[in-house]
Amino acid sequence: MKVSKFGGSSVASAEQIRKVFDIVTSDEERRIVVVSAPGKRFSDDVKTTDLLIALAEKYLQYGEAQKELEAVIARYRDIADQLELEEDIVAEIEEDFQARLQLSDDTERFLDCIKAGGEDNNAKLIARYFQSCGVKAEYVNPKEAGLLVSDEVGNAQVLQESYDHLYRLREKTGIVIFPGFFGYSPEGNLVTFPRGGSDITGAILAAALKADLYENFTDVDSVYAVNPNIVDHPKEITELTYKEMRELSYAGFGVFHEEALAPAFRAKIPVCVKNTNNPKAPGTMIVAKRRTNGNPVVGIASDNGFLNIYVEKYLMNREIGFGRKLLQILEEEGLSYEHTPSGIDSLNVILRAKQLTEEKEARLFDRIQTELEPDKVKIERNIALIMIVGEAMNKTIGVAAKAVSAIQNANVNIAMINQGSSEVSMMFGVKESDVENAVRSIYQAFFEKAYVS
Ligand SMILES: Nc1ncnc2c1ncn2[C@@H]1O[C@H](COP(=O)(O)OP(=O)(O)O)[C@@H](O)[C@H]1O
Ligand SMILES: N[C@@H](CC(=O)OP(=O)(O)O)C(=O)O
Repeated sequence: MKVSKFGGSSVASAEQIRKVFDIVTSDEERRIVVVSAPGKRFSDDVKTTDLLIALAEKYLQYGEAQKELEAVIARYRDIADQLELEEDIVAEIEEDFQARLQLSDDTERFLDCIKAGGEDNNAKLIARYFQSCGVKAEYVNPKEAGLLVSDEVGNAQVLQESYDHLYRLREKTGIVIFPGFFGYSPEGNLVTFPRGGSDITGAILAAALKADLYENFTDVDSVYAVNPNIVDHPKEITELTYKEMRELSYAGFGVFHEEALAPAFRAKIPVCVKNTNNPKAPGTMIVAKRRTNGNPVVGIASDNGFLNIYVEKYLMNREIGFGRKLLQILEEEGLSYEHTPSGIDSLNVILRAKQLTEEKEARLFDRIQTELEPDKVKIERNIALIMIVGEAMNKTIGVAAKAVSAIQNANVNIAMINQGSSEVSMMFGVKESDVENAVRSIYQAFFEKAYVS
C-alpha cells in the first residue's frame, strides 16, 4: 500500500486535480490520498491558506469579510465548475466556511479553524470528483479517523495513540481522500500543524498504516542539491537519507516539511518526492542508508530570518553556569534558540528573529546586561544561515576549507561557523543580503567543479 500526498500546487486547479486522479488510479497500491488546500496556479498567485488567513484576520477586526470570503469560494467554484461537478458542492463549501466564521469568539482557535477549512473542503471536493468519475472513493475526516494531536494552536504535534487509530483505515475498501494540515486534540479541538504541515499528515498516515511507500507529489522532478530559485537547473538528488533530508528541510528546503521526517523514519517507511506534472520522472528517494557517489556534500540549504545574540566576557570560560544563565533568560522570555556556537570568552545564540519583538529585544538586552554583567552584548538581525549537508562529510578532509574559500570567492564575510554535532552538517552565518551569492559559489565549488577531496 502507498500513501500519496499531493501538495497545494498539485491540487490548485481542475487541470491539476485531473492529473492527481490519473496518478492515483494508475496504481492500485495508491489507496490513501492526502491533499492540501488549493495552492498557487502561477508564481504570483495566492495560496488558499493565505486567502483564509486574510479572511480570518479581517473578520476578527471588522466582524465581516465578504470580499475575502468570496475570493476563497471563487477558488473552489472555479475548480468545481471545470470539473463539471454539481453546484451543490460549492454551496456546501460556502456553508462550511459560514459555519466556521461563527466560531470567532475564541480568537486563538479561530485562525486554526478557518485555515483547516482549506484542506477539509478541498478533500471533500476531490472525493466528489473521484466519485463522479465512477471510482469508489470517500472523504475521511481526521476526527473520525482518530488523528489526535497536542493542543498547541498552529503548531500541533501528533499524539502516539493516533497511530493505532489510523491503522484502521486499512479496512476501507475504496480510495480514502484525507485532508492534510490538521488534527484534533483529545478534548476535541481542531488544531493545525505548522505551515506546510500536510506533509506531516501524509507521513503520519504512512507510518500508521505501515505503508510500503510514502509518495510526496509536488511541482518539481526531484529534490535538488540547492534551491532552484537560487541556482538555475541545479543537480537532481536521486537518493538521500532521512537525516540529510531533515537537516536540509530544517535549513530551508521548502519542498518537504522537516517534521514529516520523524514519523517516516521511525516506522522505516521510504519516502519518494515526485512531480505531479511529470509522474514518470523517478523523483528523489529518502531512505535510511544510501550509496555514496564520491561527493561528500549532498545539498546546500539556506534560510533568512535569524538573529545573533553575541555576548562577550573576559574569562567567560572560568565562570561556571554562564551559558546556563543566558539560556535561562531566553527560556523565561519564552524564546527558543537554534544554535549556540561559542569561543573562549564569547557565546553566540542564534534565534529565529520573528520571535523577538522590539519590546522583547529591549528587555532581553537589559536582562543580559544586568544579570550577566558581560563586557559586550550585540544583537545582530538579518542573519541568514547556510547549511552544507552530507553524511559522508565527517569522513572527508577539506570540506570546511573548500566551503570557506567558496564563500570568500563570493566576497562574502562569514559572521559565524558551526559544525553540527551530528557531523552531518556544517553551518555558516552570513548577512541576508549576501546569502544568494555565497550559496551560488558553494554550489559551484561542490557540484560544478569535479570534486577533489
Ligand atoms: N532544494 C529544493 N529542491 C526542490 N524544490 C525546492 C528546493 N528548495 C526549495 N524548493 C521549492 O519547493 C517547491 C515545492 O514545495 P511546495 O511549494 O511546498 O510544494 P507543494 O505545493 O507541493 O506543497 C518547489 O517548487 C521549489 O521552488
Ligand atoms: N495549506 C497549508 C498546508 C500545506 O502543507 O500546504 P502545501 O502542501 O501547499 O505546502 C499551507 O499552505 O501551509
